[in-house]
Amino acid sequence: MALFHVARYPGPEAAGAEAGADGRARALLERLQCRARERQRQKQPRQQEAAQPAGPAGKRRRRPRRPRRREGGGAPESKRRRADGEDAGAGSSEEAPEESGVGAEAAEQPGAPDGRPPEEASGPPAHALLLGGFRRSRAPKVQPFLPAWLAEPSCVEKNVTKDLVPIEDVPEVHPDLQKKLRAHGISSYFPVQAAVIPALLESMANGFLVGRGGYQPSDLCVSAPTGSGKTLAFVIPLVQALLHRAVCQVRALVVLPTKELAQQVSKVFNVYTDATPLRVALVTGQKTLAKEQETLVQRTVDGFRCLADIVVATPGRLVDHIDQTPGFSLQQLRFLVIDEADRMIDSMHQSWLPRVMAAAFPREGTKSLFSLLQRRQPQAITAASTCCPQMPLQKLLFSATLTQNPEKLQQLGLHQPRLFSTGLAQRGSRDADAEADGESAGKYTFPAGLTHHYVPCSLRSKPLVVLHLVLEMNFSRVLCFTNSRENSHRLFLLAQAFGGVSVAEFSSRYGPGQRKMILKQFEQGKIQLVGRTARAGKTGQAFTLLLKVQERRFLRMLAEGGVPELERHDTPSKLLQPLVPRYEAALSQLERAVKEERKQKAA
Ligand SMILES: Nc1ncnc2c1ncn2[C@@H]1O[C@H](COP(=O)(O)OP(=O)(O)OP(=O)(O)O)[C@@H](O)[C@H]1O
Repeated sequence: MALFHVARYPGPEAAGAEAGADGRARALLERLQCRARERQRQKQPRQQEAAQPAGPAGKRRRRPRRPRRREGGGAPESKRRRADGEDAGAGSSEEAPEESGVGAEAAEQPGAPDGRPPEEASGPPAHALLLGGFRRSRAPKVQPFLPAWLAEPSCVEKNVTKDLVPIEDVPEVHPDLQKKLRAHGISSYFPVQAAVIPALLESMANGFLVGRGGYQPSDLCVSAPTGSGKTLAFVIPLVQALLHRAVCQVRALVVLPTKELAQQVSKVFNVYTDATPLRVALVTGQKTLAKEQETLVQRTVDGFRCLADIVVATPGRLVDHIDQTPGFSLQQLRFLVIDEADRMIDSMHQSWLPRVMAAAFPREGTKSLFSLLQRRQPQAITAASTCCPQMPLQKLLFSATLTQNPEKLQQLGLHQPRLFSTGLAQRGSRDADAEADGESAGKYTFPAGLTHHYVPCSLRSKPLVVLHLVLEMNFSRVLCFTNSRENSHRLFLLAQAFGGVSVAEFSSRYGPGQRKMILKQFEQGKIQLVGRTARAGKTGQAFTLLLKVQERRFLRMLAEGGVPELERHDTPSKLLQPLVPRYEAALSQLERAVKEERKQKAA
């Protein structure tokens, strides 16, 4: 009894009828011609080749044959036929689809590609689906398309010593604030301030409650190097916008990734809100939640009273207050500043932004005291929607390395954003192609006063090179970044054991109070090895220590980021040699210190 019925391609010899073979050959030819025409249409560059008369079949067969996988009966059948000692026709039939793939040659040659009539060129039957005959071709590269606001930013001079604008040349700034700026030694605006402050003030021209012309103002993004004065670029207009507010409500929220940065920004706000009714609260977790709550809200007989106009926060603690501080409301929020925006975008998984946005917009159906200006969820602009003005929520992004990745930026839900950038001007979508993953290629800019070198070294000699740079090059203030808390601790112990350099450790091993003190001592010059360099037009040097295996990748990364070539700084062994005995002794001391610490931890 037959268990299986195998449907096998019988081959031309088994087809029996001559007429059948004829029909199949014609159908095959038609299909070949059709495919050739299609390819000719699709591949423009190959048209020329296709237009040339087909060369002698022998010549074409000299082309190296690529192994080809076929499905269905094609390849296995032809192989089997060859094994059966069938004539050369079998071989040519195998080639037929491949040749047809070349283009119009096959179409022009009314027979098999080797010159024989089609009926001799045995191939799969007409009803068989022909697969293969494809040429491997490079898929055209997808050109990312940058939205116009990203591709064509308002360009700002990155060198803070150039294009300074005297304070009196920006008359929009309130005279009291101008006075305060002068009192703090600021006589001119840095370029980023001269561009951003008037733009922001313009967006509040009708008072801060309503956008210009009743419309929601554009969100603003600023990409400028570290130390270029971005903080004052938002502090001045925000303080000015809130100067004449009647009721204390949280109207400005500044979110930063670390406690130290938040503290620095709140200090600047304190300077410019001094002698005004405005209050600034810092919520970063440096104090207990209860202590922070006391700076945000006060319980009254009929509810809560807001105590802060401006809140400077780290995202985690901010969400804690949204969840746990009764009476803490963001429903009158007018400005949301996202400083160090790139780092903040990277922390988006913490969902702090959706929480802020949810807190800023009242839930459907709720009426507040300020229902006249109650904000509604953004919707399509219609004549009716513009009739009753509502308080806009404007997002302001500041970063030294603003991402160019539209997907990342999309998470921020920006409204008709406008970009101010010190990066390359007028980048088109082509430039974006150079970006490995759509990041900030060509946009990252170092401060003009910064000289950046790279120092090739081995893993073992790395700490020695650091010490050599500090000691031999007479650097008075050095900040050394390591990749972990543990490494910074060991480098600290090693430098201490080595001697000759006043060193401090600055990491999360220490509490906020201790870190503040370390920074103060560093500012005062009491600590040599811990600040950011080349800020506010000052000069500075940066050294990146690279292992051999990191060198190529690092340099390529910089090139992709549009950073000009770095200078290589070699440390010849004859310079390091005299330090080696001291270094070996310090290493032994480090080993002992680490063992001792481990023992203490285990006890
Ligand atoms: N117009 C100005 N004239 C003189 N000094 C200024 C001016 N604007 C800012 N500064 C000073 O420049 C320094 C750097 O400014 P700021 O901290 O605002 O830079 P930044 O761009 O925010 O840097 P980062 O991205 O590192 O936070 C500060 O010490 C600040 O006081």
